[in-house]
Amino acid sequence: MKIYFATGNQNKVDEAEIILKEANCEIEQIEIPYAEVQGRLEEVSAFGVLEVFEKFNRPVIVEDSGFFIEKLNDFPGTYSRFVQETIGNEGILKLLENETNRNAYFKTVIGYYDGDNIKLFTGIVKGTISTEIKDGGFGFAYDSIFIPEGKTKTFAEMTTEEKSEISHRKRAFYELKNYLENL
Ligand SMILES: O=c1nc[nH]c2c1ncn2[C@H]1C[C@H](O)[C@@H](COP(=O)(O)OP(=O)(O)OP(=O)(O)O)O1
Ligand SMILES: [Mg+2]
Repeated sequence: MKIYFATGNQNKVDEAEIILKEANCEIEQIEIPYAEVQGRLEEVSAFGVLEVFEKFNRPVIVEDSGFFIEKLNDFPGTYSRFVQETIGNEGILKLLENETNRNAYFKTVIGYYDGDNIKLFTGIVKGTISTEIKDGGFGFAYDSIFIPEGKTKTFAEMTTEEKSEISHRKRAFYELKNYLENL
């Protein structure tokens, strides 16, 4: 089975390929841009996949993800990319300096559309924010400050395979795979 994935983020494609490898799903990245509406991840993915399908006319997925910090009322959420590009991980650690509540989670929402109905597949992984940047050379963006629950390493200290065993993206893509297998 081939899945066309409209994204500008190669890291997402790399992880999706690992996640779906044993399900003999082939991922093909397509670079069709779409507007990311101001709203929840679900809305970004639902509107985005519609826009991409209009241009591509074949079953396609988009994926919107975000990083949510409990102490900051779920900031940065859908603005995660802008916040990563502006204040970055240093800025996040500064906002949480001497803070004991370090709970956070990643959320991924995949939007799938084949011309019939839009389907959304969600994955969440909870964890905490480290007190310092811990980068083992893996991962991307917020990975070097996020420690998934039950682990001691940040996502950036785990190989992509290790991260893809438990990540938000893994959980969302598995839901997608199960749906596509029963189409
Ligand atoms: O596993 C992850 N580990 C760490 N950080 C992550 C992850 N997944 C998304 N992120 C960050 C990247 C971006 O700063 C924002 C999501 O923005 P998001 O719009 O979903 O991704 P993007 O703009 O990079 O690619 P796309 O072309 O698919 O929209 O949160
Ligand atoms: Mg984006």
